[in-house]
Amino acid sequence: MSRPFIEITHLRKLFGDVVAVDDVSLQLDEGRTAAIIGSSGCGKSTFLRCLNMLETPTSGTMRIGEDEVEFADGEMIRGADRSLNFRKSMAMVFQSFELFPNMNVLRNITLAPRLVKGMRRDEAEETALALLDRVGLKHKATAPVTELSGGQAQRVAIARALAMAPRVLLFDEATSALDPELVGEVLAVIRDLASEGRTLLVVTHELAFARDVADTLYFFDQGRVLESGKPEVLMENPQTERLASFLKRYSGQV
Ligand SMILES: Nc1ncnc2c1ncn2[C@@H]1O[C@H](COP(=O)(O)OP(=O)(O)OP(=O)(O)O)[C@@H](O)[C@H]1O
Repeated sequence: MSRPFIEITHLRKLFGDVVAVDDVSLQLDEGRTAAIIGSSGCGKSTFLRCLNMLETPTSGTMRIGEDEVEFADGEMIRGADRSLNFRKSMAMVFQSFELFPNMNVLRNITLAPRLVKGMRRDEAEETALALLDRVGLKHKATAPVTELSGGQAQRVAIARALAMAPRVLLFDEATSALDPELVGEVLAVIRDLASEGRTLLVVTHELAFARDVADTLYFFDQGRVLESGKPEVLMENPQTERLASFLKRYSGQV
């Protein structure tokens, strides 16, 4: 059997005495979606930030495709020559959008392709306009990002992530900062990406969405994966009291 596209093994991240991520292993095939759920502070964001190497893992291995990196004692001990490829495989969408406030929509999307990939301006703009069209915002290309609604800003952030042609998209609570009436438009875009066969890792509090869109669901608790498997199985038949009470607490939002 071929090995999975993404393989994370025994990942740990400590902040001093705080164990934020504790021996997490995760596998995901290309074109699939994994959703990560869990209470506030259970290590979901830190896990994604380790994957993206915004944080350096304390120990463990991470592989995407052929690019594998290994950490011990807070340092990379293997795969330094692969780490740039590894990092470039991923693009992240943040809870708070993180758009560049002093640029218009188009510039937000073309900046990285031009600077990092050396793409020509006309090519970068053509790609950006196509992506804006996909997220329903072509008409906002020249708008300052400060004039966008939260839902529009997040859709621009998704277009910006896609512009780097990543192999994997990471979503860190992409709808948590949005007014309830704007959540749906962003979830719809993520749903489309999943059904198009993109590889997605989605941290979310939207349980109904996670159930719908994810091939595999991971329930984090105190830095660990307490349960994982098919969303409908986990949600209908939680094996631990922790997941049962988490689902109960969040069921009002479903
Ligand atoms: N830079 C940091 N320095 C010290 N401790 C940190 C840092 N970042 C996260 N932590 C701690 O690591 C643990 C996990 O935090 P993390 O933000 O990953 O959780 P989370 O599940 O994403 O929470 P939320 O849903 O509230 O975003 C928490 O105890 C947090 O206080």
